[in-house]
Amino acid sequence: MLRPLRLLLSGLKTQPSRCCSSFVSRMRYVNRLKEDDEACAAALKDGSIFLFHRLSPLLRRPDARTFSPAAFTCSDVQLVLQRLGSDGSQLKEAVLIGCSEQNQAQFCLDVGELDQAAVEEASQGTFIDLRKAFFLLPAAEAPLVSKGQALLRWHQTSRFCGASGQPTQRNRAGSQRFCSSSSTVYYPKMSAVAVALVSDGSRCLLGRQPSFPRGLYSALAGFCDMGETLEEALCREVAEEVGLEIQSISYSSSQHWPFPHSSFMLGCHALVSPTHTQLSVDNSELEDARWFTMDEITRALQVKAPPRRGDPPIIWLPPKHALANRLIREWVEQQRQSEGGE
Ligand SMILES: NC(=O)C1=CN([C@@H]2O[C@H](COP(=O)(O)OP(=O)(O)OC[C@H]3O[C@@H](n4cnc5c(N)ncnc54)[C@H](O)[C@@H]3O)[C@@H](O)[C@H]2O)C=CC1
Repeated sequence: MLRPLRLLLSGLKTQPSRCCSSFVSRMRYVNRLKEDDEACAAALKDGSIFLFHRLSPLLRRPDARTFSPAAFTCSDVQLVLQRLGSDGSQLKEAVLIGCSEQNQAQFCLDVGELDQAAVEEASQGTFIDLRKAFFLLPAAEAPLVSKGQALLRWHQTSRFCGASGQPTQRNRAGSQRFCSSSSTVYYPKMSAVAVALVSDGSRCLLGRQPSFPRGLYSALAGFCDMGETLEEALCREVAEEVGLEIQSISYSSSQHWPFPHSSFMLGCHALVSPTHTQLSVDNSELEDARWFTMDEITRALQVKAPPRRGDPPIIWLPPKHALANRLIREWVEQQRQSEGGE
């Protein structure tokens, strides 16, 4: 059964009583910028811009251990572009990604047509592939670059109308594209993915695909089919992949996942009967799936980095930024609480 919405909202970090008005005004401001091209163009002049080069975000290292996405003012970016021989007109290609707590509109811009090393030198940062950058960034900043990259990618791959074949035009914020020939409005798309940490009450089930790095096990996941509910997708995926029937589902949380393209991950805990735990793994989907005890999971959570070549084989789990990691930690917490309550 899904948890009631009241409980979901109480899990959010914002505290409505204290910062409701500034949160509401920021959300309404961003919404207005999506609707109003002139207001958006004005906001860009005072906003902050995160640079990408062929979809890789520019990061800086404030100190030896920290990475951060570099935020530039509009005039900073103009200077960099001019220094590299560009007339600055590509600033119009910036896409709106949000608004900071300081009420500053935030944009992303891909400068992929400029020389990468020259931009890096002029901006004192490094473009890092998102697959690496996402995990180098603090948890609060990773979603910013993943959202930016997803939007930039969508624009780069949605230049033509599927109905008329004619070029589409974007609004200033980049929140939609329009085909004047077929009058079709296109919005950025995400694929819904259901991810479940399956438990039989005392153990949890993890699987691995052949493409995973050696020793990595994760929660079971699958794309939702058209017309399916989250619950139907979870029951189908678990039946298909490991041959089990889910008895109950409780919602945990969600996440935007940029790999390989934009997915909207919906994370749940799923329970199967402790008397029906025999696995029948579909090897066309999974290389392996197995039940893990609390001790095994606790040990795997302590592994801080993937094993290097030549290291003895060990089980390790998805990194902290992944929803699967959160589900595993929640399960450990639930187990501890129920052990403590016995
Ligand atoms: N953030 C997290 O904690 C986790 C994220 N994931 C992500 O969830 C996604 C789905 O996981 P898996 O099913 O294990 O991955 P998968 O990438 O192996 O996909 C399985 C199959 O789904 C089909 N497919 C691919 N893209 C699709 C789309 N956009 N819509 C519908 N069907 C599609 C293909 O036939 C593919 O072979 C992957 O992108 C994976 O990276 C998976 C587990 C945990």
